[in-house]
Amino acid sequence: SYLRNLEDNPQIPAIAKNFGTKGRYEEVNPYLIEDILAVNNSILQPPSAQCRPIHLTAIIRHGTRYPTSKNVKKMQQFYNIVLQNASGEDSWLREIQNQWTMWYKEDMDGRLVLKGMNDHKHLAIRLSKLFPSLISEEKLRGGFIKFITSSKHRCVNSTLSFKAGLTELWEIRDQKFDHAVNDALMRFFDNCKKFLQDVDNNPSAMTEVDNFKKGAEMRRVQEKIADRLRVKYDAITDDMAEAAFYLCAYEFAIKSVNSPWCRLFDEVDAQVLEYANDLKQFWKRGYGYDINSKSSCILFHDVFSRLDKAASENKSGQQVTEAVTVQVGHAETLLPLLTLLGLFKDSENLTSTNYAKQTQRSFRTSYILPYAANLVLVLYDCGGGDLRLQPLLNEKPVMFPGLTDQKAAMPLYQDIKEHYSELLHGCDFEKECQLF
Ligand SMILES: O=P(O)(O)O[C@H]1[C@H](OP(=O)(O)O)[C@@H](OP(=O)(O)O)[C@H](O)[C@@H](O)[C@H]1OP(=O)(O)O
Repeated sequence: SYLRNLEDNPQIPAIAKNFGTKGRYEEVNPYLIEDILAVNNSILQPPSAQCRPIHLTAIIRHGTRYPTSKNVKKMQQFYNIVLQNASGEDSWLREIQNQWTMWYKEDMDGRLVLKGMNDHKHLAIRLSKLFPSLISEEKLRGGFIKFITSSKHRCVNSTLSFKAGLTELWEIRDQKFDHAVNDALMRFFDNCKKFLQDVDNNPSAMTEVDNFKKGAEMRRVQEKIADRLRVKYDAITDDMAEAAFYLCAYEFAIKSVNSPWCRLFDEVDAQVLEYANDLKQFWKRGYGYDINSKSSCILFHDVFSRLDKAASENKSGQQVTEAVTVQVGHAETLLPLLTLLGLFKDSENLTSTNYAKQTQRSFRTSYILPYAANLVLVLYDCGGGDLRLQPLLNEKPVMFPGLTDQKAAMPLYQDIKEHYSELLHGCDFEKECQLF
């Protein structure tokens, strides 16, 4: 049905699947386009009927947002080039020049949009349908569901929206629910000195990204955009090509429209721009540098300490005091953690020179990190002391790499802890992030 949605639906740009971290959540779960509250219960078959979920942790990126002011400036610059220099009779160009108006403002600066609020409201409802014994009115009212968020408004507003999804679902009006702002956990990268020095504030750390943006593939994209606009080649820099891509992506993500901006790209162009974004995420947040993932040690230990607490309370027959933890952060909160867990690792690094070989790469943020992307870890008690952990990414099972358990979709919690024992006994945030 997604193909019908995609190919027949003129409202969905064909290149919507290439938007990377600027992509809509619906693109990774196309069944949501027809029913935003649909869930796929079949994916959650525990290994036996006696398995019951006892704890759930969800680490969620905020919902759809406005562009950052850095990108609004580039989009405005590109819009001016099209207004002043472009020529031609194409209908899409006339629409840009005569009807479309630049409505993005710098002070929007990455704030959550209405669609982003709904992303989290609907995710909350879908997760309550998938795990009704954990995400329930009783658990919420009883204080067994905790909320933790980054201090950025897009994350706080996403957290409020997630809560509103539940309080509206259960028509709760007589009770308020707190959330804890915790940047040490949700913005750990701001406090990791080694990451700030070696990566974030080190221009040479992005050499592969810069080289690709100055390379042959990107230059061809720039020339094709210039040809479509009938402007000089030197008017369309790599930054301008990216700004055009963002105009198409944001018009779609925020307004769900297939805007005329998308006519500036074909599939090849979109894949090149997608790779440029994936290169940035790989070297700034992913496998590019070890410190990228090690900066998430504080979050890694926080998650496992909560799983251990739930396991021990369950074992001693007590009620699990923290049944559910909902943690809202950024793409750069999730990606380092996924990298630490070894997920989506390719055999070769993404570089400026192996684009052609990486077309089937696992490290593809369009699939991994759309708005409202979420890693959900569910701990099950399957009886007889048999605890199992199921990881879900964007409501689909993922397998921890290297775990050969025949029920790999839901391995024994003990096996997972053995698999990650080096990290569990090490991965000390202070040590990893200290400057020598
Ligand atoms: O290219 P922009 O300025 O949008 O980059 C943003 C990040 O957006 P992303 O690259 O992930 O699409 C933004 O991540 P988000 O998850 O909060 O949207 C990040 O917070 C912001 O600082 C920008 O990242 P950068 O690495 O500082 O460019």
